[in-house]
Amino acid sequence: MTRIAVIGGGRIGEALVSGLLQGGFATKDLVVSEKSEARAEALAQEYSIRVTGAVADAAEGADVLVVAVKPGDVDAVLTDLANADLDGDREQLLVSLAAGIPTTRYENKLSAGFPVVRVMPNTPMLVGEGASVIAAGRHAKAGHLELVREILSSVGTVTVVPESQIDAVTAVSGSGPAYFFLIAEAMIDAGVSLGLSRAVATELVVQTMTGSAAMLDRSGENAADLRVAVTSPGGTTAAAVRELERVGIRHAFYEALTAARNRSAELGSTGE
Ligand SMILES: NC(=O)C1=CN([C@@H]2O[C@H](COP(=O)(O)OP(=O)(O)OC[C@H]3O[C@@H](n4cnc5c(N)ncnc54)[C@H](OP(=O)(O)O)[C@@H]3O)[C@@H](O)[C@H]2O)C=CC1
Ligand SMILES: O=C(O)[C@@H]1CCC=N1
Repeated sequence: MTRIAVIGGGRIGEALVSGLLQGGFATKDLVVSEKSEARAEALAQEYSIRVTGAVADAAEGADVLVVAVKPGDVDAVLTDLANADLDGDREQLLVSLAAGIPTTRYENKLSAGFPVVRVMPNTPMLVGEGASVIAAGRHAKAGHLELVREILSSVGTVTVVPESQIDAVTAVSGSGPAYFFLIAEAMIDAGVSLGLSRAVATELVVQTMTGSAAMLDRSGENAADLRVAVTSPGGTTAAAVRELERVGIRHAFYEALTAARNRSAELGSTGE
């Protein structure tokens, strides 16, 4: 069985751990390295896995090292890994979840030829509905990509792209859940302002989002056609869409995703 060390047990590290365990991954094959003591204790208790404060301790004996710390903390993790007395006979693979950080940053610090795969996950993997996108670094072979695909497919879909597209992917699916949560929040508040209870507004918004996503996924129709089918001539939807277009909803998304893509590229060059 593949042994995985997750370095950084924050929001995305925990989402991965939780998703993997729900997908049938064995607790004995997972170890987390987490800096914050309180967080480490909480993770160990919640998931019955080994959690250590030391990166080298987690990395020892692992087949896959998953880096799930903030971009600004990646260099410190790399220094710990480079100084660790890792088992040279065992081939290890580094998988980076950090936004913006290119595979070359890792390759330049690790031993020659160390395979690196860059991943942009998203938090719905917590419930097995993640969208993970993977890109191979210079030394990652087809078998390495396949291993990462196999691991991540237990927590959602997996798509392979060239690394040059990962910043754009980050803007779409990495940050994407936040856009949907923001829309949900706004719709719930609007429903409440129209007199619905918060409980009813929430239930309706959640089911409307779930149902719409299922239709988009399964109906074979594109988003524009599905929207047109809801929009009766002179009706309620047309009145609402006119308002959304008036305030520039499409433009807002173009600008928002461009800002996210640019920020990802910036994180890659400055780390902060
Ligand atoms: N959240 C998301 O939706 C997504 C995040 N990502 C990427 O995942 C990475 C993590 O993000 P997120 O989970 O949100 O961040 P968090 O801050 O929630 O988690 C990072 C965790 O790593 C810990 N940490 C920092 N340095 C070390 C170290 N040297 N050894 C062990 N643990 C360490 C932090 O502790 P402390 O707080 O004490 O520093 C923190 O608990 C980022 O690079 C981000 O770009 C990618 C896709 C989606
Ligand atoms: O906001 C961020 O920087 C991270 C990367 C994608 C989602 N969260």
